[in-house]
Amino acid sequence: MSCTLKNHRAELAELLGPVFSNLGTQLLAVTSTELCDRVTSEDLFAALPIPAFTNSQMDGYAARSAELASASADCPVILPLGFTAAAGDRRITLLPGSVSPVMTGAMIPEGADTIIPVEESSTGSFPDLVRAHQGTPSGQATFTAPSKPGRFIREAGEDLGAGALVAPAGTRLTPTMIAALASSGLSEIPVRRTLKVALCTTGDELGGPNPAEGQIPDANSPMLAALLRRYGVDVRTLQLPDAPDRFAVAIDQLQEQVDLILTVGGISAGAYEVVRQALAGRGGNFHHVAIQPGGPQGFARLEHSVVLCFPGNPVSALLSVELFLTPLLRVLNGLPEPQPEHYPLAQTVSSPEHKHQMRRALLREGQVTILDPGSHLVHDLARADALVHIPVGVSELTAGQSVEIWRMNV
Ligand SMILES: Nc1nc2c(c(=O)[nH]1)N[C@H]1C(S)=C(S)[C@@H](COP(=O)(O)OP(=O)(O)OC[C@H]3O[C@@H](n4cnc5c(N)ncnc54)[C@H](O)[C@@H]3O)O[C@H]1N2
Ligand code: MOO
Repeated sequence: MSCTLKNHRAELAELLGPVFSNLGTQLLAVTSTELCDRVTSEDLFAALPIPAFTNSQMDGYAARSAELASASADCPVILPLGFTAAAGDRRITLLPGSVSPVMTGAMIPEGADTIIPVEESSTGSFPDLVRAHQGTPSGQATFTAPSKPGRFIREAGEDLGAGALVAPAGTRLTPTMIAALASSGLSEIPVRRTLKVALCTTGDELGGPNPAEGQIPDANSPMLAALLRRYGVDVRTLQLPDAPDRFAVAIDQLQEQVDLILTVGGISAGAYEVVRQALAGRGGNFHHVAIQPGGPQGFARLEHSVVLCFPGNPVSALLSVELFLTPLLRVLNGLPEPQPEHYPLAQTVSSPEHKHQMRRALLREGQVTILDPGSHLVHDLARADALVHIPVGVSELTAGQSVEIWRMNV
């Protein structure tokens, strides 16, 4: 049975919808290094305002602006020093007719309404200072200009008020959003649980890095595991036996352990298509999608999990994951869809009219050069800059014609 790209996409989206929506949540400490790129599962409201209290933006002197209103170079205002407030100190009181040295981040003393940076005082630096409970303050400071009310004062809650929404449910946590959550007094953050995936390769031809005759290194496991990690997937790679009955036992065990099983290879027209054979009695649904590469596709809905079956050629496997799975993972992770760009073709290319083709390409000096279509060319895949989609119904694109490209390998 043949199927359109659109229909197969819709089918997989429907299959994965419940898997993603039933993931559940977990709590992570706001200090956890696991938090970045996770997605919030609830609306999060500020326990504290940001800033948490009204504080000084400068190292300087806290004063009453009215007491400096007449200050000038010719007629300086000289005021005695009160206690000093450092960042982290409790709030002190500014006695009338005095100034209090304050450091950046310190609470604004009760009664003060302006900050004069220390370099604006006539000496330009602080004299010996005394903090509360350290003795009796002495010394004085001289000012030669007024300072407006509110100057260099950071108001409590001017960034975000207590009780305000910090991040709605579904927010992907960036380093800066983590700072906002921490600053708003939240210590435990509810996030969606990570998607657990078993990535299963198949084929007796898969050997290690020094393969025996007839064998090749496994390219799909490390490639797809790396890609899925980029989407925050908790991925486990396995090479399943190339025998349908043992493969089926392994799948039955895996479905209890993960949310989603991906298989790669073993689904086309050969005599030894282990995935197709093993899933035949388990609701396996295999068909040809009108795309190239990536034509052979399949899936199965098991009792406890879902299996997506991708073709084994590395280019086909990668593009299948990019077409059918990563768009859904982007939605799950609150990531934007990549946007296409437009560039002229360097050469004329033909395409099978009844298939949606995805061609790898180089983007050089503002032109797109289409690469060989072979779905086994792993190194060509690695050097490609872009993917050009040639839709069904188009049999030729001519040199100079503008095409839509999606960046790849970024
Ligand atoms: N008679 C037909 N033959 C094939 C058809 C077809 O329609 N009729 N489709 C071709 C297309 S298109 C593709 S794509 C492949 C898909 O085959 P399978 O999904 O069954 O995959 P395998 O046969 O297992 O492997 C295909 C190819 O990829 C290599 N491979 C597999 N796994 C890995 C891996 N982990 N790392 C690196 N390379 C891997 C494998 O050795 C094969 O060369 O079928 C075509 N045939
Ligand atoms: O469609 Mo296969 O996926 O070309 O190599």
